[in-house]
Amino acid sequence: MPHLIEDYALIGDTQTGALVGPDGTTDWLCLPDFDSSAVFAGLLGTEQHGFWRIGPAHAEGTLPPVASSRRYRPQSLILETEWHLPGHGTVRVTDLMPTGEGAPRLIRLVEGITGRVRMRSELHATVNYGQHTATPSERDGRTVFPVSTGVLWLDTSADIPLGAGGEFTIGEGDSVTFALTWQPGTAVAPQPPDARDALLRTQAYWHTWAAQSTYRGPYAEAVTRSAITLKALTHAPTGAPVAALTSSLPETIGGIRNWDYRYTWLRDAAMTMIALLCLGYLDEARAWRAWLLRVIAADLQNLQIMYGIRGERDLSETELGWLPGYEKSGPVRLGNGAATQLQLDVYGEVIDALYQAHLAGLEPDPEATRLMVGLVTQLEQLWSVPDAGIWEVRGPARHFVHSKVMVWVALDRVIKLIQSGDATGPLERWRKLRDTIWREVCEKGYDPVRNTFTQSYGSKELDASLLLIPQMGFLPPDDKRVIGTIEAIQRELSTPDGFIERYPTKGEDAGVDGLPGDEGAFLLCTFWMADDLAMIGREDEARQLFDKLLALRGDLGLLAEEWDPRLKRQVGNYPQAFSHIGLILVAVRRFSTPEPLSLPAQRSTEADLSAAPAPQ
Ligand SMILES: OC[C@H]1O[C@H](O[C@H]2O[C@H](CO)[C@@H](O)[C@H](O)[C@H]2O)[C@H](O)[C@@H](O)[C@@H]1O
Repeated sequence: MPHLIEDYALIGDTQTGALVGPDGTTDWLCLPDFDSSAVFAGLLGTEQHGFWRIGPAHAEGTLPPVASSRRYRPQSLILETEWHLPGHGTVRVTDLMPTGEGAPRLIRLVEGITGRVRMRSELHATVNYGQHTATPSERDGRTVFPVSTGVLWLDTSADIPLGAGGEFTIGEGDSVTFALTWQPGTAVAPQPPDARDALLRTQAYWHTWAAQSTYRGPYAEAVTRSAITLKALTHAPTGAPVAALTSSLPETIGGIRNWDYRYTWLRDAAMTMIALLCLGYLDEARAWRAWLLRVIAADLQNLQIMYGIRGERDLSETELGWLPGYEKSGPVRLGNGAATQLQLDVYGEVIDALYQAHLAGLEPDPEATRLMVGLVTQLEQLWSVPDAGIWEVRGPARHFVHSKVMVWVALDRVIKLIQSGDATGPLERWRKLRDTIWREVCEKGYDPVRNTFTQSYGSKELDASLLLIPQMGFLPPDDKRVIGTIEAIQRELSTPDGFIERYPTKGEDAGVDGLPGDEGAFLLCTFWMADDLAMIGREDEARQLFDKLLALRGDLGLLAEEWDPRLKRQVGNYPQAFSHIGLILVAVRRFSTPEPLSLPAQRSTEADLSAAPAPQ
């Protein structure tokens, strides 16, 4: 039976990842890549849809025992789950996925710490996200499961029969290993792994990676966990980050807001890179830039807002009717209909991330500069068109204020590059356009009566994306309109427990997003609020809010997309890059010692600001 979302641990190899529950059950694993079919899809249904449990044996009809303690080995993605069983003993299961081995592999190492404990391994692999059971068979003395996208090879040193599972006893000082390896077929049998060696290599990999972080400050442990999570969600073979590990974890339990996040949004990827750059990571930004140049530069006229990790363009949405959904929250969706939307903000996000990479010292690439100039050239025609906005609304297109602000960002960063001699382009024309957009936003996107920017031109609604106005340097934090907007959002979009919703939803009537039902507080938006509060001098409140956000994390420090203030639990896809990006950026910008290496670019000169209409 699936657990609370925040109770799942992530393990991964930067190609795919698994979710492991506190009873030692792996309920989610797509192989060989993040976006491949799930061989364990119990997360979105029941045991019949696939799982692999290793834990203390339990009587038929009872629930498997939940661990007494869990932790990641420090600075790693290696999970240790321990059960202390009075009268029997203590046993530990260490879970990991070695990186860079080509064939994805899940290794589970069982060790007796004290006493003698009866253990059980039970593996139910499935074909096509739990649609059919994969029947095990024997090959060269090993167990294989054909799962249509490939073959799983199960190796173990435990004294159990070949097949899907069995029981064994583990005494103090004993250890047995299990390894599940994916291969494209049975033609070449994988080498049975040396689990101890894999453990040491995997630990060295994560230690070396985590040690490169430049963050110094009071939140080092949380920042490291978030950074490792972002790295784990970045597909090493292609350089493409996915938005989250899962598909269809619901934004409301029982609701229909269930989406597939195993793709590369230009927006989420760009923000991931900015967060990693702030911690000093350049290699990931370089690989992402290469992905971007392969995937979007070749066909700029037909830019999509998201792609598959290998640059796939067709992400048509379908529903998996045989999966009931997490806690019966259907439908379970594959693909994502948002792929064909116009979302103007992605231009700003991509250009800003490339610009931040440039400031952080990533070696110049003339193709990347051409890409930025090409994107801005497109915006000259597109910027005044209504769009679907950052939240990918499925209702009518609008002139979203955040979208226009991000168009301004796109122009602003390229103008700065031209000014510094790092790019060439029609400087005066683009300066004029940047100022035109700036004035239009301040006139049409601002409500002088309420002293707040609004969700879209002429609308009375608010939107948490407006919190980015000072962060992007569109207006300074001490501007009266900025302070008014932050206060209005805090007043009108806060949940009773003080977290921030992204915009008002309308219950069973479709609101701006065109969808029925409500959703939880959006964690990224709440991090933005903490950032803004600090920017306007309310540092104590900012820290309190940041601490409250950290307290929402499960015992392993991971965050989903949203928080349900009524049920007091995390909801939405998990772990979600957005939320971990928010955590890192606030920690680096507001709570790091000494000064962070790179902050978002502010407006270039006082002269720029003097062009702004005076606040009302
Ligand atoms: O809730 C509506 C939309 O939700 C998804 O979009 C959200 O996730 C994206 C990936 O993290 C993010 O870029 C976007 O800003 C979020 O609103 C979903 O993919 C959409 O199809 C859906 O309309």
